[in-house]
Amino acid sequence: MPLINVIRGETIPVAPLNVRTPVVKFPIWLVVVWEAVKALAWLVTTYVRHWYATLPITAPTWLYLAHGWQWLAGLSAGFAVTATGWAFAHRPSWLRFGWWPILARARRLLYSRRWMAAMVTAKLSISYDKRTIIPEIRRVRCRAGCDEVTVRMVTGQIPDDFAKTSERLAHTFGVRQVKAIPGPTYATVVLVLMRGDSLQETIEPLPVPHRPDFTALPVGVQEDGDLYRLRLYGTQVLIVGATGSGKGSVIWSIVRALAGGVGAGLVELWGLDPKGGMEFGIGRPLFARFASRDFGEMAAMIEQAAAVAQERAARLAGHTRQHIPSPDEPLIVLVIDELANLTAYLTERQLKDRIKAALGIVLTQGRAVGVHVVAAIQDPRKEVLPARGLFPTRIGLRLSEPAEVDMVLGDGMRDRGALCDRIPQTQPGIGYVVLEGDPTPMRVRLIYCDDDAVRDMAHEYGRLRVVTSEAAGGAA
Ligand SMILES: Nc1ncnc2c1ncn2[C@@H]1O[C@H](COP(=O)(O)OP(=O)(O)OP(=O)(O)O)[C@@H](O)[C@H]1O
Repeated sequence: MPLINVIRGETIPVAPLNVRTPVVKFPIWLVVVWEAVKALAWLVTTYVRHWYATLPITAPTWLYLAHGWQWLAGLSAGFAVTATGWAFAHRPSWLRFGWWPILARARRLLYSRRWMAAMVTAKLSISYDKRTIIPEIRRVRCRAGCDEVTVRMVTGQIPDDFAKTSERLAHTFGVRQVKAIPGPTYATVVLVLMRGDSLQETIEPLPVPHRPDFTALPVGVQEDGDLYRLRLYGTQVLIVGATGSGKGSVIWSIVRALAGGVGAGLVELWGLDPKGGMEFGIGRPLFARFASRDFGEMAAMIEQAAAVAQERAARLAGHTRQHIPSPDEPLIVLVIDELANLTAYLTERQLKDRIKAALGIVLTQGRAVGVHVVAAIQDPRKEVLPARGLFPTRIGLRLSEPAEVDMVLGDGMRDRGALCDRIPQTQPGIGYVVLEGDPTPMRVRLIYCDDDAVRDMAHEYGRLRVVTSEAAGGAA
């Protein structure tokens, strides 16, 4: 036992004045009246505040008592006809102003019922001064396939505390996934509870934009129902996914979004297919330059891209901060399938060093001058792709291990809901991306172009009409 107890810290000083609440005795009738007034006020407030539940009960009851069942039946029928008519006549406004607000009220009751247990078991309650304080539900909104619950956090909590327990919350509330995003004020967090799965079905190819918008290429669908638009200007794109995860479909969806530009001469696709032309051969006419077997040729192509990037950078310096593509000076996109074959698995040391050096130049200097890289890889580790950090835009498809998610999308992204390692093998083309201005990852599904769609696209937009049989690799 210690001789002296030393407790470090600041002691709250005792106030010089201590007052006690005075005890005043009231007559019993006054207490009864006061309590009755309080109960009445509580009843009225509850009735008004929960009008969506109280009104549908009291109004028909009053109608029935005052006018009989005929009136009640007439009103119910009128209500049903109006609601059905509205739903058929203008579905968006019916959903927005009719159905979803009603559903949100009902769901709020559902969430409130389980809220306390959910917060305590997820360790989101705080014990302070012998009391347990839990976050508070502020608002519930329903949207297609998901509910948004705005929560007032307990002092000291941050949105990441909720993100870390998102899987636990998903199971507690019986939904597919929960995402925690910072709320409209600093003290709030929005929990997005995903109910359905809008990405279950394969996404058909989207129409090819006549003139591509390089800041927003339509390549897939987001789980909130919006189109997923990829920004190419100012960035380099890395697609990471295990075998069969749909890396090919991401590449083809980007190529499809650029195909209009290829046809117009604004875009030049340079294809590097180290797997012998298996992936890109079928769309060969779309590629202005193509290498599939000779690694020396691939190294030379990347070096030429690096030279173009350096020449443009030197020429445009001081004139503009973003190169604008034209038929004279098109946007060059190096499309590389299985980049690891060029950076890690290549046995020829000299060739590997040349590729590494040239790729570094393209990735760092090409972004602003219209020389871009869209590359796919299976293994995101630094040993396999040392230049991983030079790809600002990364798409994470199905990955083998949880640790790979943060390697691809950034620190903490798995905690924030990017469950790439949980994507089933039966759902190729699904992945997670980090959108501009959104700290949480977005689940997306890329469009799927089958062989016929690629062939048609190559036929319509490909500029290379005469193809040698070796280079064509099966092109129509
Ligand atoms: N977006 C998608 N939607 C639906 N199905 C898809 C999609 N993408 C790919 N698939 C299916 O998954 C299969 C594998 O896709 P893909 O070849 O693109 O994967 P990958 O990651 O490139 O594989 P690998 O690493 O072996 O080349 C395809 O044959 C196709 O049937």
